Amino acid sequence: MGNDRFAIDVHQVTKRYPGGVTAVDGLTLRVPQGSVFGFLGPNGAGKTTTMRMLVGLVRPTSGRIRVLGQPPGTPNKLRRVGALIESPAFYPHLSGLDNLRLAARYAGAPDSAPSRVLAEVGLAERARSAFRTYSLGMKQRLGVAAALLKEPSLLILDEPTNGLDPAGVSEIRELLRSLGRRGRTVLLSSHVLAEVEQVCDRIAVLNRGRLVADGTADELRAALGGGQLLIAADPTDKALACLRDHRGVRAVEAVDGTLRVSTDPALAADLNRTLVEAGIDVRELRTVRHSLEEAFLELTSTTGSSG
Ligand SMILES: Nc1ncnc2c1ncn2[C@@H]1O[C@H](COP(=O)(O)OP(=O)(O)OP(=O)(O)O)[C@@H](O)[C@H]1O
Repeated sequence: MGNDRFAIDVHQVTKRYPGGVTAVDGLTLRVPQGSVFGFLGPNGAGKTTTMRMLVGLVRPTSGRIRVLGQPPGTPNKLRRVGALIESPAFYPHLSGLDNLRLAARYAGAPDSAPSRVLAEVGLAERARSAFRTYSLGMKQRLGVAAALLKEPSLLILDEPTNGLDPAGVSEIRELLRSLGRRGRTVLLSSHVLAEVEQVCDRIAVLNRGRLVADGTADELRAALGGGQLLIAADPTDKALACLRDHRGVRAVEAVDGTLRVSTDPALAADLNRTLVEAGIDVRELRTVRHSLEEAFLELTSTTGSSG
């Protein structure tokens, strides 16, 4: 069932840690070859766990994973996967170049690799400075450089902009764009929508271990960002059923006695008329337009006391 169009193919994967936390819950995800794919979700959503499963550091409790057509951790394929998952350990007193020389030896990469990747991440000029003198953004770029040593066709980066100031963030963003332009597949996680929106071809949104949305930024915007109508009507049940049947309504749910209707806000008058004609009393009708950011926050705001 392996499909070569997908660099990553995750099917119905669940990861339950000993102790009972379900970090990933029935996740199905396909990352097309050559795409820059954003893996978006708040802290604790299960992004790191998923990435660790992709490189074989953690075993799924159930489900099936293929990375470059093989189960995770298959040695000859592992050579083609570069990952930056936990902050890599570099020696503070060694230069960036010397750190990468050590890493290259460890990874079995050629002697020419360190200079090549330093140029690729824009650190050539600081190659001989001690790691401890690097800015956070430069440290992070060195981490990406280390992941590039084996000339991977798939690059997996966990929150590469975490903790960076805006200048650092835009440096990494530029770097990711340029990596994507070279035909590699990049899977990038972040909890900041704006970041993935600007560099990624596709975005998957994860919340509490589950996939809650998946598509291009435009598709997500169309699916989520259009807007909502908030309607208070009596009787609520009847209004709910009536709205559900309306062709312009994508989804409707009752929250604390108010109906949240996902629809084009331009349909407000039409929906109002439909309800009134069905003998329903409309007490309030309000339009809420969502930015993609708001839609993302709403999608990922569901918290609960139990998993
Ligand atoms: N080794 C572990 N043992 C037990 N629970 C774990 C372990 N690693 C992660 N978890 C739990 O699994 C859930 C998902 O964590 P994970 O690190 O995968 O999320 P994340 O989306 O990467 O979040 P963050 O952005 O905070 O890293 C969390 O509730 C976390 O506490």
